[in-house]
Formats: sequence, structure tokens, C-alpha cells
Amino acid sequence: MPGTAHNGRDLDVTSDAIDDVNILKGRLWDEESKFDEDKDKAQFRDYEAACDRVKNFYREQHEKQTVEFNIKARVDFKIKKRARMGVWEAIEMLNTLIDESDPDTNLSQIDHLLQTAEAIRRDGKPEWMQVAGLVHDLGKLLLLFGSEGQWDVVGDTFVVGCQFSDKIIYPETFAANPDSQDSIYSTKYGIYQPHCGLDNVMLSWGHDEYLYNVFKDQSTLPAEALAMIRYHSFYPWHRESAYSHLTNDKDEKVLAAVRAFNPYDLYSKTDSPCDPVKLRPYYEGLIEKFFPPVLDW
Ligand SMILES: O[C@H]1[C@H](O)[C@@H](O)[C@H](O)[C@@H](O)[C@H]1O
Ligand SMILES: [Fe+2]
Ligand SMILES: [Fe+2]
Repeated sequence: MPGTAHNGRDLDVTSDAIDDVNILKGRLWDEESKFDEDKDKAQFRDYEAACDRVKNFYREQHEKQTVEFNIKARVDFKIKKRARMGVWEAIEMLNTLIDESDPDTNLSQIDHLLQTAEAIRRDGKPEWMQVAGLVHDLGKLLLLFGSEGQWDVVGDTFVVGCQFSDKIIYPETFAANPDSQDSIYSTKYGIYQPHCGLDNVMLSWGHDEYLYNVFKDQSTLPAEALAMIRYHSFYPWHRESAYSHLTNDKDEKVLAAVRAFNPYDLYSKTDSPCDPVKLRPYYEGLIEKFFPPVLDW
């Protein structure tokens, strides 16, 4: 159903929509990404060698992301008004932030967004995917909208409500999370049914889930782009293949999209910044195609 996936306003990542992933697959991600890599891939995401800032971040996040907190975060999202602005304005606003969880870049967030989008564009991928690259981390605006800290905004995501996977970085730090002692939340399935599908599990709250919820009703991004946004930090799943006891067939299709996006997000983190002034007209043209002039954030 190409129409559904590519116009869909109230589109969720449904299996019908994601069937388009298969149709487009050859063009989108059967081939290896061609963008230049200045750094060796092994140099990225080296959490053993990461500085204390990163280690302390994850210690705090893994202690505080409980089921109780996650329910509260979702209620807050629904009842609170945050801001009304356009997408480019949001990009500029994000620029003041430093992500304490990231061992791989010291550049500003606008550089990271432009580097990701430019890498996708250089590889000749479609406009909607370039836009996904451009906006994927805008959820970090939560830091300016009254988040509790960095721990409920950035960093890798994982499932809450069942046993914490040992495929999450620094797994030992979950010992301090009260859910790891809970009689239900600490079991393999916890509050979930076998193969219930990712749509039915609660991922730790942060910039991915927040932004997905903002865009799903306020953009014409296709289902694949929404999936890239929603799951891009879910490394235990898309990189480590954890949680196969919870996922279903539909998630396999979503996984293809998320894996296609990941190299652009991760390996485009080089030390040479992009020129926002030069690139702005091109990307404002793309933004107009997928978003209303003003959105509720
Ligand atoms: O530190 C990074 C950063 O916060 C990214 O935005 C997020 O997507 C990654 O998963 C995380 O490892
Ligand atoms: Fe991110
Ligand atoms: Fe990113």
C-alpha cells in the first residue's frame, strides 16, 4: 500500500506500511553504504574506554529508568504543553545542548544532524530518509522542556517491565534499579506476552520515543522514517539482536529500516563540521515537504 506509507498522517508503523520497506529494499539498503569513513568502525561506541562523564551518565540512567517513571513520563508527555515552532527553529534551539552519553562526538547537535543527513544524501537515498537524518535527534529538546536530567533524554534505550538484557551497555549498573528486584519486572517476560511485538513493549523513555510521538501525527514521514526515529537508540535490539523473545514478524521488517539508518547516524560523526548557512536552503525545502510550518512539540 504505497499510499499509506508515503502520505500517512495518522500512520503508525503498521505491517502494511512496512511492507513497502520490502518493495523499496533493494534501492534503499541492500547495498553497503558508500560514505567515506575517516575513522575505523571499531573506534566508535567504545564504552570500555569511555570517559567518566559517559559512565556516570549510564549509571544514573540505569538506576532511574523504572516502570513507574516510564508511565509517568508518558502521562506528562500527553498532558503538558511544551512549545510551538517550526522544524528549523527546533534544530537551531537544539544547538546549545551537549549530549553527556555520547563518547563519539564533541561537535554540536546541529553538526551531528547535518552530518547524518548529508551522509544519507551523498549516498543518493530518498528525501524522506535525508529528512529522517536531519531530525532524528530533535527529541533531545526534552532537555529544554523540563526533563529530569540527561538520563531521561539521551543514551541507548532498552525494554522496561521485564528482565534487563545483558546486551545493554554496562549491564551491571541495573543492580541499582529497583525493578531488578521486583517479582514481576525481573522475570524474562515480565509484564509482556511472548512475541507481543515492539509496539506492545515499553522502551525506556527518551528522545526517540518522544520525537516519534510528536511526528506521528504532525508529519507526512513514511512509516520507515518513523521507525528509524523511534528505534535508532535501541542498540540492544538493532545491533545486539536481544529481545527476540518479545519481537514478532513485523519487527523484522522494521529492523531492516533501522539497521539501514544506523551507519549514517553513527559513522558520520567526524570532526569536520558542516556549514549550516550553506545547507539551510536545501534542507528548509525538504522540511516544507514533510512538516507543517509550525508544530506542537
Ligand atoms: O549517546 C548516544 C546519543 O545519545 C544518541 O543520540 C543515541 O541515539 C545513541 O543511542 C546514544 O548512544
Ligand atoms: Fe539519538
Ligand atoms: Fe544521532
